Amino acid sequence: MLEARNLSKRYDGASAPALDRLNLTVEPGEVFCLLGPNGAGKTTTVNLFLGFLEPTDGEALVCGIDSAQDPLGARAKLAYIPETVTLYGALTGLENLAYFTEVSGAPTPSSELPPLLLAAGLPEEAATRPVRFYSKGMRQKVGVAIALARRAQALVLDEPTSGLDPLAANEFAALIEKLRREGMAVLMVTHDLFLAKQCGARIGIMAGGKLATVFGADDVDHLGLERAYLDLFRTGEIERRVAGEAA
Ligand SMILES: Nc1ncnc2c1ncn2[C@@H]1O[C@H](COP(=O)(O)OP(=O)(O)OP(=O)(O)O)[C@@H](O)[C@H]1O
Repeated sequence: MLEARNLSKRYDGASAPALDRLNLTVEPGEVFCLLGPNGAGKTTTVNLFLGFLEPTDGEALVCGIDSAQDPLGARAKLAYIPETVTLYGALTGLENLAYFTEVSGAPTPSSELPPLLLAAGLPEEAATRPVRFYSKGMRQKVGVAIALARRAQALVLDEPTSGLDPLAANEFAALIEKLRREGMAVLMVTHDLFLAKQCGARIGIMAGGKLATVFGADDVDHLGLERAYLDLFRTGEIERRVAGEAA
């Protein structure tokens, strides 16, 4: 489970907080998508969960562990997939998976690793090819396989499908849905409304460091979500929500 409690961050010298009293819970088996314009505070939120930043106030909890107090403990429960998964180009997919699993300290035996690459949607022959020959979508799938091998209970993603073609993005969304069904708590930052709708059980829109509103994915269709998002900003409703009590 991922939980933000009054989570706040003001960078040194900044006139306003980048994140202002965020309250958010992502339950096991739930996907929460965070949307919002550039500078809304999404990546700050991710970095606070990862323990890369210290909050000015409040807490970021991963399975009950405070990321600021015990970043290693929190990260042991948490997998992270950034916009581009960093892998060793000279190593094969399987070797990368084995390496990152070992350094994470996860007890997954090496015999269990090849099926995880398949479960992440990589073709069998890819496992033994150096990843410098992989497409971006294939690299992101290795990231998913690493999350599976680490037996992470929560997953944080920051723009994971940026630069993927629609087919690859669609496959990635299906993978996230699979992880959700297996009980993972997933927090995904994205600018892709279509992806958010596709995998988001709940969709939150941030602005000015606050969670301005939350939609249930079932409450809006794809076009409805785009319209609702644009209307929030075009009508000034977002400022009213941010100025008042946010969602
Ligand atoms: N290291 C930093 N030092 C100072 N200010 C920062 C730092 N990182 C981010 N900020 C500021 O904090 C605010 C929130 O930034 P953040 O990167 O969290 O936004 P974001 O929603 O992820 O944006 P994007 O969609 O562009 O990635 C912005 O005003 C940004 O300029």
